Amino acid sequence: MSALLVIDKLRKQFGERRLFDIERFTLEAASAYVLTGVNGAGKSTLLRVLAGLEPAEAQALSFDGKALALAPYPGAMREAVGYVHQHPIMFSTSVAHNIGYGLTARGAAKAQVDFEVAQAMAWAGVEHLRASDPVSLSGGEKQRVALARAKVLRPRLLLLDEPTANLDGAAREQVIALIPTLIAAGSSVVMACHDPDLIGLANVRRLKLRDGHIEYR
Ligand SMILES: Nc1ncnc2c1ncn2[C@@H]1O[C@H](COP(=O)(O)OP(=O)(O)OP(=O)(O)O)[C@@H](O)[C@H]1O
Repeated sequence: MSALLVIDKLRKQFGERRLFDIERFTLEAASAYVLTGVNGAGKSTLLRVLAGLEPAEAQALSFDGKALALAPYPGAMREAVGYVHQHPIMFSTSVAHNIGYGLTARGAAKAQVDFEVAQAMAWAGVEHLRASDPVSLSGGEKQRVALARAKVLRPRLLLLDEPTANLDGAAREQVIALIPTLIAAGSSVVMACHDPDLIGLANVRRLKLRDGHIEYR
């Protein structure tokens, strides 16, 4: 396995409070991880740092074999890293427009956008919601649309913040069922979660954030 991301001495501080001080953070290519830790351990913050949504200090960073700096957040990572919030924010247009937006912003032709969006909607089981305004969706539908929106951009690394939080029953199971297919598509995936069914998925490695350090299990 080759390393996709290696960060040395990754530190995050809020005011006087040091949230984490990770000697070496490593993710392998095409590998899946769950990130666990007690409430407030810093899981969401770590994902936000990796996604470039939150500043942090790093002594050295390598992504896909290239030495980069964490700040300003590298363009190569902005292209390659996807992040899905537990309460995804969407434009109040249509599901199809939201899923295709990132591809259009990257300059993809309309025919390609339409094709990729149709495939992603089928994958996520949201074809019937194509024209719906995301405002009207349930939490589970929104999460599946958000996963489809991230997937069409073919991220090398996909960061999922509690993808099943606030979901139960069939909605939760539908989201859980999508995760192995994301992993099989070749992205590395990191899921911050407390959900035992996600933690127990096959071929998923465990990272635990405890007292500001990462334990690889
Ligand atoms: N912008 C901020 N300013 C100050 N403190 C913050 C900020 N964001 C997060 N924190 C604090 O950092 C700590 C870690 O928060 P974070 O949300 O990363 O934890 P978590 O492990 O994801 O928790 P949970 O499992 O409850 O979602 C918390 O104590 C939180 O209050």
